[in-house]
Amino acid sequence: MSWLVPSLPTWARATPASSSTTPIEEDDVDAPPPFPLLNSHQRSSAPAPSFSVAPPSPKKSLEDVEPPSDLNIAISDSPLGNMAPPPSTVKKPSFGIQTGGSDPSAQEAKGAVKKKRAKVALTPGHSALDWARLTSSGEDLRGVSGFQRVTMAELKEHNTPDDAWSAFNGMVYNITPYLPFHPGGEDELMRVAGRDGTKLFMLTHSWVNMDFMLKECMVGVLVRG
Ligand code: HEM
Repeated sequence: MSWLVPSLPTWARATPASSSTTPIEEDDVDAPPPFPLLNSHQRSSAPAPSFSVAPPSPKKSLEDVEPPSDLNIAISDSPLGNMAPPPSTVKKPSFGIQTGGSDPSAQEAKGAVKKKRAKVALTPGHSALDWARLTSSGEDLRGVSGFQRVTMAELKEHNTPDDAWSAFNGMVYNITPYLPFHPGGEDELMRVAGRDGTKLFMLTHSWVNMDFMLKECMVGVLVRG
């Protein structure tokens, strides 16, 4: 069969053994990615491939780069290689060395930077689930006989906890029944009593589905006047 070889183009003349070990040229845009990837877990646990040119040792390159001291990276020599279980998340004693990683004082400092949560402890029977139950109970939470056209002047009169209305997105709601259920507290919610609360609501928690939560408290529509 050797008579075939000279008629083949030069790229086809390589023997199968040499073609399987020839590294893929980087400028070959159609070259498929090596699979498994040279640095994959699969490869590291499989028998070492027979490269004519030894591939770069991942361990050596890791040694070249000094890992940050607080990353808790374990470079293992175990036969499992990279398949070894991840390092334990149990806190190590800090021995007074402040790394900024798992150190509790550093965590506290981070917490101080984060925006403080302003949720309040709700009294028993005033959870979100309790509110859902109340709104689906059929109890009147509007306090009005029918759908109202509410002027700004009228809205302003409803500004006490026992009789609090607020406008959101052009609709007026009786917020009195919701006051003890509000996770942000009654005082926060009372800030919008007797006025348009859309802006403050959106600034505080635009993700809250207020229309749905207060649909049984709807009094009417806000009109000019
Ligand atoms: C009537 C309309 C409102 C409804 C239905 C409502 C509902 C809620 C809900 C469901 C939460 C819990 C949010 C969460 O866990 O992510 C919450 C939290 C809160 N709400 Fe409201 N809210 C209303 C109006 C307001 C207004 C006008 C204020 C004014 C400042 C306010 C201030 C807060 C605050 C400070 C929190 C705690 C935020 C946090 O978890 O950090 N809410 N509200």
